[in-house]
Amino acid sequence: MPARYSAWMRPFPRFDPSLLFGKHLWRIFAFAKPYRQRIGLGLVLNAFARFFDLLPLIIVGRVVDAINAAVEGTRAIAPEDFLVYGGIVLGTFLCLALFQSSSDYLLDSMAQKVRHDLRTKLYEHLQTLDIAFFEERQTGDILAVVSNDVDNLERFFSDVTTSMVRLVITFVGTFGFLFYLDWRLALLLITPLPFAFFAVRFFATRVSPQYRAARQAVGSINSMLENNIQGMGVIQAYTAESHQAERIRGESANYRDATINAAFERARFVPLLYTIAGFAFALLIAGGGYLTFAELGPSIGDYTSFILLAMRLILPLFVFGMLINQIQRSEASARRIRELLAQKPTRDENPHARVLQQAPQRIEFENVSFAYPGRERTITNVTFSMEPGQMIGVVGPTGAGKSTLVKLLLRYYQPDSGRILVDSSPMRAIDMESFRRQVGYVSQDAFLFFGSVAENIALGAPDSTRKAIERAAEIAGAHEFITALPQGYDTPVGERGLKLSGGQRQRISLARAVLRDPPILVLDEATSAVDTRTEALIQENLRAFRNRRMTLAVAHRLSTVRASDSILVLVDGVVVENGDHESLLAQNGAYANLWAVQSGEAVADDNTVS
Ligand SMILES: Nc1ncnc2c1ncn2[C@@H]1O[C@H](COP(=O)(O)OP(=O)(O)OP(=O)(O)O)[C@@H](O)[C@H]1O
Repeated sequence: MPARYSAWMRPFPRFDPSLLFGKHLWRIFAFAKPYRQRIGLGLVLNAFARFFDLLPLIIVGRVVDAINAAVEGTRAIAPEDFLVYGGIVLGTFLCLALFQSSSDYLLDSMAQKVRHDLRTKLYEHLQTLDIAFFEERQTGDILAVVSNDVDNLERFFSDVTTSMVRLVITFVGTFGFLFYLDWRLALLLITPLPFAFFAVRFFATRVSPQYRAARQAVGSINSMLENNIQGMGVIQAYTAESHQAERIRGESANYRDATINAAFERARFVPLLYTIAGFAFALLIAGGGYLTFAELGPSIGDYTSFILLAMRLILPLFVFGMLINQIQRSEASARRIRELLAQKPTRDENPHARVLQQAPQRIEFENVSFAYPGRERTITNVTFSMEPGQMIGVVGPTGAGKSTLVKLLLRYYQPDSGRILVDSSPMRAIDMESFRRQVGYVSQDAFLFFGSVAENIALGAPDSTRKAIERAAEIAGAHEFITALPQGYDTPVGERGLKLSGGQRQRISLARAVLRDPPILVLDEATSAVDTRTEALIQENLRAFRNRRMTLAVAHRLSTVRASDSILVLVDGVVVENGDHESLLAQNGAYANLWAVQSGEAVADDNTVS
């Protein structure tokens, strides 16, 4: 096709709603799609409400004309007529109340539903992300998106959309009627309005970066507050209050400044709108007054209705200003929500991954090396294997890479080179969830969730009977202290519940892993916070439990892993020694040295305990 025709053939450019709402906000509308019918009905009812909202203003004009006619003697008016007018106005108000409240309810409930969907979708999405994402991002920042930004959008859907609809209907309805009453007056009123649109556009481009900055500042201040509140004990112990207050002040000031900048833009915008509205009104009063007086146009009643309706138009103009403001704010929130939703797990999911149907019989680390993104190598050429009934201990100085080894096994991260094999298949060829279902993991921080002790133990096996939960707690050496708690297994724990000691929390975590009855047990400093005697008891209980399982146990305390079939001594990510306790002692190397030091400590420890 010749080039000069192709321009004609191009489809007419479609209206792009993202110009009005912003790219991100417009995409978020997808979340409202399931509630199309509710929205449609809400809009129709709103249109009815607007009709009954404006009707009394027109009736006022009729009354004025009727009185005027009676005064001039051109038409008689009976006293009952006023009752009729009053009755009609009352009727319109009742209709307005009915339509408005039903419309508000429909659109409000839609906004609540969208908020619920958005929040749960975000949370579920968060659960799919790599641990690396949570290790790199501030919790408070993520929280600000899932909480504040989602709330912002709820306000957008409930307030902004309803106000927008109200505004458009009032605007179109009123102008339509004004044109019908007297097109010249309507034209007078409409002339200055294009200026208002330019003002709004100018404002929108100026204020949106300010809101974006404000949303970011909310995330930072939330992160810092959360962090400091959690560490309040440390702050007070180090009398760091004034320094920390200064940091909070600085972060809060960033937020304050961003919002003040936005307020400044708003403050420049509102007088502009007032001026434009003033011109419109002045033209109407002067022009309309003259036309009515000179009997060149509307009746006095129509002129009255005209002014009342025009006043109704001025208000939406300001509402529009406010709406643009809120839309910009919501756009910043929508952007952050979409950025979070756009985060994809970095682990490469294999669509042909094999689902593990039964307990693995062998796990091998084959020359595994790994570095955290942007960091130096943490693990270098680590090789070992585990089979059911075997326990592999991992010891080494702090920062040697012991927990990293666990993270690689749990597939939080992928090795950079080398392979992890499960029953001779590369880990990547195995469905991740099915692999994790085989694992009972006790992490270093022994995390407890909101809920009872029993619920915490049953995290990985929620359908367990109370008996099974108690049995697991017994193996983990936790039953005794749990029964001594105020409500036993039903005692609430977690952040808002009862405070437990580090050792107690560890034992609950261990019970959680035991209850899962996992073929693979991964213990990362699982008993580091309990005293050596209690630990010995737990080890004794675990011995039978470990029988048919493979266990990977990380510990600083060598007595914890003494019974291992093989102990890896990790130094700077390299396995420097490998063997069982006796053979490592015989080697007289790093392990033997550590043992000499720690067994001396253990004797001293025992003496103080007894
Ligand atoms: N998420 C991470 N991102 C970047 N570097 C990390 C991350 N986690 C750990 N590291 C670094 O990797 C190294 C090994 O850490 P790792 O937690 O595996 O050591 P560890 O032997 O378990 O130490 P500890 O005995 O103190 O628990 C450390 O230098 C640590 O700073």
